[in-house]
Amino acid sequence: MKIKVINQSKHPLPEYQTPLAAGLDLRANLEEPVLLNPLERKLIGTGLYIELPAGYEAQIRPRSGLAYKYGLSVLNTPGTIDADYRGEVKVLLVNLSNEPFKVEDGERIAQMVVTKHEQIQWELSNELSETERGAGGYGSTGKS
Ligand SMILES: O=c1ccn([C@H]2C[C@H](O)[C@@H](COP(=O)(O)OP(=O)(O)OP(=O)(O)O)O2)c(=O)[nH]1
Ligand SMILES: [Mg+2]
Repeated sequence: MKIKVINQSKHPLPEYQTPLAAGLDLRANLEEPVLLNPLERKLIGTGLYIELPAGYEAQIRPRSGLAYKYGLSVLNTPGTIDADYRGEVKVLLVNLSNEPFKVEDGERIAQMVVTKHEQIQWELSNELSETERGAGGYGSTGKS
């Protein structure tokens, strides 16, 4: 897959940290550290520009360690990178803790999962097929 990098020498390309990992960790590309105060959100650049093949998307997801230890999440998770997007891949970080969090340059702040997807075409219809579930939802099947 094609990737264009700003400051290529600065950070390694996003990597799978283990052989069967689904997510490539994304690093913050910053000129100086960024402070996220409690409940503050900021778009953090990665310095990466990617060209996904047609029929693929990339999802930007939080790292569970940062979420657990620091209350740090990705506000729009899972963020969607469209295959025709040519801008910089950015991460919308949000600090859901009571403490400020400092994002350092090169820190692995989120992960990106690349997946195949379909594009559907609508077929207008007055009737939908019947199912056991029907319109049930929001806990309709109970707890246990
Ligand atoms: O976490 C994200 C989410 C999106 N994007 C980029 C890639 C994506 O293809 C584009 C548009 O994202 P989205 O469709 O989620 O945003 P929108 O608010 O619907 O904007 P647009 O009107 O540009 O589609 O922004 C990112 O870099 N990071
Ligand atoms: Mg959109």
